[in-house]
Amino acid sequence: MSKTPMRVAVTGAAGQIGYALLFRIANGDLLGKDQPVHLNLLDLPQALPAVKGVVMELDDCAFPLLAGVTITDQPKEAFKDVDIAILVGARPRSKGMERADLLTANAEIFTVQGKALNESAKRSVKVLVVGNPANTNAYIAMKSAPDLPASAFSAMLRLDHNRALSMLAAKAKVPVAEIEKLAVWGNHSPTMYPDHRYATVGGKKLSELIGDEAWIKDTFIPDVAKRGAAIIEARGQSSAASAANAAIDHVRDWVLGSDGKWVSMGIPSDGSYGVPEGVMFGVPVICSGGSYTRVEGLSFDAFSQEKVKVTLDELNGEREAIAHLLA
Ligand SMILES: NC(=O)c1ccc[n+]([C@@H]2O[C@H](COP(=O)([O-])OP(=O)(O)OC[C@H]3O[C@@H](n4cnc5c(N)ncnc54)[C@H](O)[C@@H]3O)[C@@H](O)[C@H]2O)c1
Ligand SMILES: O=C(O)C[C@H](O)C(=O)O
Repeated sequence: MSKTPMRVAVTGAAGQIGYALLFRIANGDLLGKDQPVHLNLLDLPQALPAVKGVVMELDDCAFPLLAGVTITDQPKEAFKDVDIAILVGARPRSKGMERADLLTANAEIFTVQGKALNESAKRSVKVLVVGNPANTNAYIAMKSAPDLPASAFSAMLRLDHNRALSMLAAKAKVPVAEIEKLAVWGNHSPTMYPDHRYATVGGKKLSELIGDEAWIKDTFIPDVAKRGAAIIEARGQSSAASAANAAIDHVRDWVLGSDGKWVSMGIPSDGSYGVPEGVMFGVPVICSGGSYTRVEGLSFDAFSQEKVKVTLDELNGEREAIAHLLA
């Protein structure tokens, strides 16, 4: 007998990440090849004709796992009884736009959506915020949903994690899949800290395989940090297929487990690593049985301590900038 469909809400369904994401969810990449899904698609009223066009294409794929689709411009309807909510819809950064402008433009969206999740989502919902500034948007949604557990809310650092994996694998000339114990700390922004210090390949230290600490500091860390901007510069639009792929990786591992591997998620801090409780901070986690466990007990040298401080300072600044909106 086939399983009961799980409900997955995707906001910003008419956008470019939505277009790269929905077909993969309907194909079973998110929740498994035996798990039917019902998609709840939210976008702004003016974008609903485009969402309908995307749904025509979903229909034309005849996905066996796609049990149904709901299209709406009402957050409460979009989040009704959902198991998963992937919050993509936001104003994307265009060439030259500052993150501070993004903060204000997006804060209101995530207050409304947090409240709607609080009212209508399943109590076991898992929420991933992709729309930028992702960490602070996730923080706002979490604070706007007091009846849901804080651990239901997360922000996407997985694209940074995947970018870092790919660059390290190329440098060390090893397959991506063989790298373990990579961490990305902090904010999904150029201040994030991709941390290779604990990474291993087949039990050997990756830093010894690479043997080039100057490359790590002068090339790897800045290149991961600036990758989003480099893609905007090259494409004239922010990353879409790789962002959708990272969203799939994040939620799939959260629901189905990461197989003992470290993955990076933005999650509300429990106060460890000197990050104040509640701050939505990228940390390494291991996922199993439908929940995540923070990797604990890692130590920091002076360089890595400073990197974590810079990204935390930025997040604290973002929190202060939107504090009045949560009052
Ligand atoms: N966290 C990450 O790693 C990461 C990576 C890439 C992009 N992003 C961010 O993802 C977001 C979406 O990017 P995109 O390229 O798909 O943008 P896009 O402009 O192509 O699509 C955004 C969609 O969201 C919709 N939207 C806007 N406000 C909405 C609201 N209040 N409710 C529902 N829908 C709404 C728009 O109508 C549009 O259809 C941007 O904020 C972008 O910066 C994050
Ligand atoms: O949309 C952006 O600002 C860039 C995006 O977050 C990315 O990392 O590709």
